[in-house]
Amino acid sequence: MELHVRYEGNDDPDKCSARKLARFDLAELHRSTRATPSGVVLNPFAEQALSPADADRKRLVALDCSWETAEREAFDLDGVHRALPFLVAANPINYGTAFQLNTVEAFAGALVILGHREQAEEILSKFSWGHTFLELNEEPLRRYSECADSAEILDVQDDYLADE
Ligand SMILES: C[S@@+](CC[C@H](N)C(=O)[O-])C[C@H]1O[C@@H](n2cnc3c(N)ncnc32)[C@H](O)[C@@H]1O
Repeated sequence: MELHVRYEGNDDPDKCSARKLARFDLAELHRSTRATPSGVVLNPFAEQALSPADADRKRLVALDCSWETAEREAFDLDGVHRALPFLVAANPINYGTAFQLNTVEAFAGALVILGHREQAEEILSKFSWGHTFLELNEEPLRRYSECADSAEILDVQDDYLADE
């Protein structure tokens, strides 16, 4: 699966997970919306949840920016927009926070749901805490990857939201 990032560059560059992925040639950064190819846009405001029904797509696109500027209008990117279901961040900045993943976690969660677990492990391997993301989310990720469509994903997600 190709990984593309609309890179805003308004977050701390030393802590930016997208820049690190690009340094290892694991993702491509794009400095403008026009230059960003169309794909499955990982958008927390999207109406539809990502599900294995999206597995025929070839590209994932994330928007790497500060959470302070990640409002609905910032995601004006070409493609089909999908939100990730309940998953918990493992990165040191937002550890334990549900839904607010950093870029590598969002890609990794999407890759597992779409059946590309090895690629998810490869991108997370570049981060000391990376494997913790898969450990923390092991059960929901397995259950999401067994769903047929986004309606089933939302049913599974309800089990975790009830515990919040
Ligand atoms: C706001 S940026 C923050 C990136 C951070 N600066 C870093 O170093 O990785 C994280 C991006 O991951 C994707 N993302 C995170 N949580 C998501 C969710 N719950 N649903 C869909 N996409 C999500 C979105 O593309 C979002 O813009």
